[in-house]
Amino acid sequence: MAQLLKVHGSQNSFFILDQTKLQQPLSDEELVAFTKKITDPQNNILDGADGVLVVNKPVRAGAAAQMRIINADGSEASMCGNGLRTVARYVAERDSLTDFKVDTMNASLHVRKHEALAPGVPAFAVEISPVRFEKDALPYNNLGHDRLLDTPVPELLPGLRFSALAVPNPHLISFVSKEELNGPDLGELGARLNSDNPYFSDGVNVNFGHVLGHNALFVKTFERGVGFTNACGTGMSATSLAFALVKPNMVTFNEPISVYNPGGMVKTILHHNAGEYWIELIGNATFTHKLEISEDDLHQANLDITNTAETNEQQAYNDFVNNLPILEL
Ligand SMILES: N[C@@H](CCC[C@H](N)C(=O)O)C(=O)O
Repeated sequence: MAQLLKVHGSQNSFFILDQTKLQQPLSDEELVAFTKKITDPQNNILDGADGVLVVNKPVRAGAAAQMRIINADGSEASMCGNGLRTVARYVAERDSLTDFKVDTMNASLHVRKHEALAPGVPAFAVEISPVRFEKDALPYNNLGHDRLLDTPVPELLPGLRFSALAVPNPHLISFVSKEELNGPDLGELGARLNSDNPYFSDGVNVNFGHVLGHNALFVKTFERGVGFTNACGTGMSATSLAFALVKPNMVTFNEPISVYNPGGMVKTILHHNAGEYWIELIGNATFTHKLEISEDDLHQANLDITNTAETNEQQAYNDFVNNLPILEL
């Protein structure tokens, strides 16, 4: 029997599949078919998920594991911040580690166990890097600028200003009013830029940030390959850095920024060393269920789950969220 874990970071939810425990790892085609099926809420496996996090043996010297992230639509992303926290916890518990590196598509990233966010809410801190601003790093085209940093881009939406960052998955960011945050534009723009369009050939994660105060933000994200999500870790990290660059008087580097999101709250810390930016993302790594499935069924994307056990961690997470300040949004 193979084991799956249902997990979340700020209620951005995933299934973790540790391929090192399988007799035969899934092929890429099998991973895509399995991901599309298990994440689809219509298939009734714990309301689906935003993606599958695949744990493999490390591919670079010095790392403890490799993480791949397959989005719900079967596309593969180069990074996943909320997912990396949960994979960090999984590998930490599997291998008795507290501070180590995990390989992702473009980089080995430092992860470490962090003090709990609240009683019963385990937390991890993960490195988000490398950060790039050039249009080829996202990529985008036909927008008339080599970089977007608080730039009016009427081709995208008249009246808003945009920043674009790859961390290294691509993010488009706009700082908006409460009305704009709650209006239809985020969904419409996200859907437009993640279907055939002349600007973002690989799609893009779209984030609306709303400034709450000094080192405090609310971020809502329309995710590439997913749609609206409760939270996007790389999105909150990219939006935190854009916040500092666009509104420098509102942000202090090397100090925690509180980033609220529809699924809870994380902290980010911005760093700038030797000309490079990197971001630390700190937040919950919650395991809600353990599931069992046969290896044959995994390979055939047949969702015959033989056992599902709750971990009882979700109540502590709900208590943490219920104790957050009430935001008038
Ligand atoms: N939710 C993730 C990002 C997942 C990948 C994204 N959908 C993409 O395609 O880039 C996070 O927490 O960072």
